[in-house]
Amino acid sequence: MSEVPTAPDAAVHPRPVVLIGPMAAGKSAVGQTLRTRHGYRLIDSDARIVAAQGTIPEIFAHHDEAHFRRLEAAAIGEILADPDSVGAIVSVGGGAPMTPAVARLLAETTVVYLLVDEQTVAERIRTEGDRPLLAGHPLQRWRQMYAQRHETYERLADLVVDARGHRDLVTLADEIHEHLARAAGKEQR
Ligand SMILES: Nc1ncnc2c1ncn2[C@@H]1O[C@H](COP(=O)(O)OP(=O)(O)O)[C@@H](O)[C@H]1O
Ligand SMILES: O=C(O)C1=C[C@@H](OP(=O)(O)O)[C@@H](O)[C@H](O)C1
Ligand SMILES: [Mg+2]
Repeated sequence: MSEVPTAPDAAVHPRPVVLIGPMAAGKSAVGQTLRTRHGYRLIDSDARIVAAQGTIPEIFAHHDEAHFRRLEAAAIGEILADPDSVGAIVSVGGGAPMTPAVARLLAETTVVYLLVDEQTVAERIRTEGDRPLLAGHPLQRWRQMYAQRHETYERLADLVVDARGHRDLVTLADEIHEHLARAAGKEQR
């Protein structure tokens, strides 16, 4: 049986912890590492949308971006309102914080920003993969979106984790876990 253990090591953080940052920063991958290594419950808003609506390329092929943003905002709203999300790690898509309703929700919870630069993501986004907004010229599109978004990421962040230069997933997950454990300890005092 390959059940995920009930996380003796997970910091019981009093609120959901949302991972934000640009496409290919590692939000989903770091979230998985926090789950497997430290036992956090992980909720990925894109995975939830895909389970209900089909793949992200399919959604963008049949609808416009505004439609995707409504689905995304609804999914994140549901996740953050669920009492079971307390202490969970929530990874969201790179564009989610740009929706004002989502930004308002993020201002009320704990937000971890994975900071990367284009050198770090270049190889990861050599092709658009399942990210339709990178179609055509992935690195150029990524750069444009980063320029439009990074101030919002910075404004919402409670913790900025430097994920530049290929720092490994375990190191990043451990850094986040240690921060959350410390913050949870302070809340209990
Ligand atoms: N620090 C890292 N070290 C090695 N590979 C990484 C790292 N961060 C992300 N990746 C890889 O890069 C790709 C994009 O990461 P992903 O977690 O999907 O990014 P995001 O969810 O932020 O868009 C995945 O294949 C992932 O495994
Ligand atoms: O930045 C964006 O606008 C998007 C990021 C993607 O998620 P990741 O950041 O996990 O790649 C996904 O939500 C969609 O393709 C749009
Ligand atoms: Mg992701």
